[in-house]
Amino acid sequence: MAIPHPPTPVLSRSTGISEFGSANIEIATVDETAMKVIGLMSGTSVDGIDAALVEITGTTLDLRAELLAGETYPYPEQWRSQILAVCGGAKLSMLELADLDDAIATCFARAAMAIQERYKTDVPDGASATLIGSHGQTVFHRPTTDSKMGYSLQLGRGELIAAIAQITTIDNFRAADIAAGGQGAPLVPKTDAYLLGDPVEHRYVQNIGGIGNVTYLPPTSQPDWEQKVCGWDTGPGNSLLDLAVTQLSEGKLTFDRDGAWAATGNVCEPLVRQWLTQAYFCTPPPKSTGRELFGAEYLKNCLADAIPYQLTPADLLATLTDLTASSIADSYRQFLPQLSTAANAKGSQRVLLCGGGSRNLYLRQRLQHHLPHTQIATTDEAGVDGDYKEAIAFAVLAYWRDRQIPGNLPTATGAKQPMLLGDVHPLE
Ligand SMILES: Nc1ncnc2c1ncn2[C@@H]1O[C@H](COP(=O)(O)OP(=O)(O)OP(=O)(O)O)[C@@H](O)[C@H]1O
Ligand SMILES: CC(=O)N[C@H]1[C@@H]2OC[C@@H](O2)[C@@H](O)[C@@H]1O[C@H](C)C(=O)O
Repeated sequence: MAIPHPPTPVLSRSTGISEFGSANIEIATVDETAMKVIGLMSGTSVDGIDAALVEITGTTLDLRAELLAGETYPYPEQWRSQILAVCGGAKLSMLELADLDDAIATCFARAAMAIQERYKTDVPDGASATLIGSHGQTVFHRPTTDSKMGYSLQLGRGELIAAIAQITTIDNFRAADIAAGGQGAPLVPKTDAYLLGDPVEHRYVQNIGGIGNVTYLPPTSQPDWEQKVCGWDTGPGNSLLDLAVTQLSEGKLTFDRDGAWAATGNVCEPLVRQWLTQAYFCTPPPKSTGRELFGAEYLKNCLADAIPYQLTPADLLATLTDLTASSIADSYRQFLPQLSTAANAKGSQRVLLCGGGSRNLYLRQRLQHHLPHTQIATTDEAGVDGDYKEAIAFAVLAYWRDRQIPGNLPTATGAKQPMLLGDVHPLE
């Protein structure tokens, strides 16, 4: 992994020999910042809770986050379908809301205890995590506009997670950024900057979950590189594709594994061009979105637009896959003048994919087609496990909160200032 700064050892022992060569002085330096933190995240696909037990050292430029154990714990089906229904606009009574909130918190707490247990089985004398950073489950996200403060609701209250897991828990990470005028999302750009920056490459860290989001990282050798880091939600990741696959397969499939189905179709380019004129894609950052926009209703409109073209199911999936790929590439071209289209630029600019969509081979092909002068790789190839990158980020955000270090990046969220993110729920 190319990190701009040397690793900070948790415990380093150095033997100093005096200039006369006789004295053997043992100096032990302990990194006081080392801490084990559990990060918990469930994203817009609602496919389960990602739990990452991470050892963190350093603060920002010297930040290190080593994944000690990572696992995804699926939601019990009853809760998954209720969450998806709520995300889709189903009405809930306040009592039902409270019960759902507690059910999610209980699942998150169990995930934290399970990952702790797994780590202890692998490393019996390893110290336990002392902090949880829990993103919770987004069930509603209304982006900030010029006239209205944003509203972002994550269920799975931290006080219940702390009580069940018996570990101090930090939650509600988006609220402080929204209070400062930001979108409350994306929040990963600052952790991406310190974990994935490279001295020579321009990097585009692209998550393709239900929704897509990018963090742009200039080479860390450039003066003021930190000020040039930015990010935004690029639009749909897999959300429309998953809905279409479920519909076209009459519920037999929930996603297009490896993009195999779409790969048998053809992209309807005029349709993609038409869809790209939608307001979200043309809006400059800072911007954020969710299933509220790129959900069932949006797909219904896409299907209506497709009628004149008489597409086969495979063509439709190829076209929706291309919408994800071309909306990503298009947003780089529109909003990142740093993106070079020179034929010889390929060695110096790299997209690092993460999230489930990085496994969709057809989607990767389409992205390469739209970004011919950019290398396409995964964050794993740069040292950060793409399946757990978001969970790791929330562990780091909790660690920063604990150390009074702001977690948001105003250039990504549009907040007026860097803010301490998260509500702390200590043990009683
Ligand atoms: N092998 C695969 N081939 C194609 N697509 C895949 C594959 N594995 C996972 N996916 C896609 O990835 C999605 C899940 O991605 P991920 O878990 O990163 O989303 P998320 O974290 O819930 O979303 P977000 O990042 O928006 O919060 C699945 O719904 C599916 O569409
Ligand atoms: C409101 C919300 O949950 N947003 C998610 C979602 O999933 C991807 C994208 O949209 C991103 O903006 C964000 O999550 C990541 C972890 C973030 O805040 O950086």
